[in-house]
Amino acid sequence: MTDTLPPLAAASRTVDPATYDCILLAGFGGPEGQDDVIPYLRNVTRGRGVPDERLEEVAHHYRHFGGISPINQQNRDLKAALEAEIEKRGLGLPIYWGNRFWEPYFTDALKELHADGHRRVLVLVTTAFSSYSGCRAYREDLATALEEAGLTGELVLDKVRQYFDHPGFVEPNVDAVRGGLRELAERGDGASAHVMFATHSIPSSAADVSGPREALPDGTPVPTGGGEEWHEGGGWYVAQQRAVAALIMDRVSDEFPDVPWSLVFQSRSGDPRVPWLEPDINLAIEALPESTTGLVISPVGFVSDHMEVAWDLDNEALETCEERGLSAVRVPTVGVDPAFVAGLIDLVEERHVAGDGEAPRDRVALTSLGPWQDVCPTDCCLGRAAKPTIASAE
Ligand SMILES: CC1=C(CCC(=O)O)c2cc3nc(cc4[nH]c(cc5[nH]c(cc1n2)c(C)c5CCC(=O)O)c(CCC(=O)O)c4C)C(CCC(=O)O)=C3C
Ligand SMILES: [Fe+2]
Repeated sequence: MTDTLPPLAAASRTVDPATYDCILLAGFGGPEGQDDVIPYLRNVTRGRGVPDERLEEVAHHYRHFGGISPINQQNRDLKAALEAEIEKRGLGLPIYWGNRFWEPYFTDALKELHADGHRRVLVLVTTAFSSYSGCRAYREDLATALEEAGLTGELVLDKVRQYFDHPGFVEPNVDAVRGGLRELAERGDGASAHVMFATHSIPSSAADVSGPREALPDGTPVPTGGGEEWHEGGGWYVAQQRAVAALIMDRVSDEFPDVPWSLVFQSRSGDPRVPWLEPDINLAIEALPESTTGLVISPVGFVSDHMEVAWDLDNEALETCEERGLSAVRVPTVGVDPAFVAGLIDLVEERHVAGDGEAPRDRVALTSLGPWQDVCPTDCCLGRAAKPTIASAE
């Protein structure tokens, strides 16, 4: 016996369940009117040197919809659905909502829940996969908000694990892809269908350092690129999405066997000379074989049909399909699907010890990569100078 845990075990450790007194739903945030658009985009790109022409281009996407991103209303709806599920289970945990980049900001939410007398907070983040943007950035921004609210040391902030392969996330995506393939068949365009799983492109360097630097508990090595069958580079970020996509295709194969699929990327920004994950969805659509009769697009990288879906997929990608005369269906994200809502509360119940002394729920996962770590190692998704975070191993 050694007195220190090997890094492998520390990285993958399941923390002891504990009692929490409220939940914080942590969202991205979006503008809710024309006057919000530029201040919002400045918030999102703060300190990143995103060129003005890119801001203008993105502003135009929002302007087209009256300056309103659907994301805040989607998170209000998700919060209401989670409240109903908590009520149904008699869990008695109130839910607060805060965003990284728009009102209500994390700082507002932390002040509010503290003023209401809460001290132990379990955070639910609106992203399923591991990356700087999808996990660590939320943890850093919550640590900063804690400081800004003057509540450091007053509040415990723990976070539910990334849930890409939890049944609550996978099942609605299976139903959606199945629905899309059925729709193509009904149109008579299903003879030679293809499924594209779309996710946010990120810089390749960020993808390479996504997730922990150590192998998984079962020995699965860190995916660094180079040859293994189950990934093609891109770190855990790509590996998780490929694993989920393969699982979804396996699940629909009873009705739709041998449908080819690919993982594609959208919404890249930044300096064009810096490599980001490829292929871009539009180029991938153009490169589909002539024989393809129909395309299903599943925005598996997102949890709601927000602006990146409404613009980059429904506007741009579907237009690319139209240009080449390809029949296409963009299927929904998990949104407020009852299975997703229930799944998020299952994740809470993995961590939360209720007053009735009932044992915490088992940790479940549908791919060999999961169940993902409850607590991130200190260098998880770290590709730049370290900032304080919540929910990481000390
Ligand atoms: C991985 C990932 C997710 C998924 C995980 C998650 O959901 O968190 C995500 C979600 C979202 N991204 C969103 C919006 C934006 N993302 C931007 C910029 C960027 N995203 C990045 C990555 C991700 N982004 C990256 C590497 C950048 C480059 C610059 C930077 O490192 O900052 C920019 C700036 C302009 C531009 O460069 O395009 C905007 C406006 C919205 C809101 C949509 C709405 O309003 O409905 C959502 C949900
Ligand atoms: Fe983004």
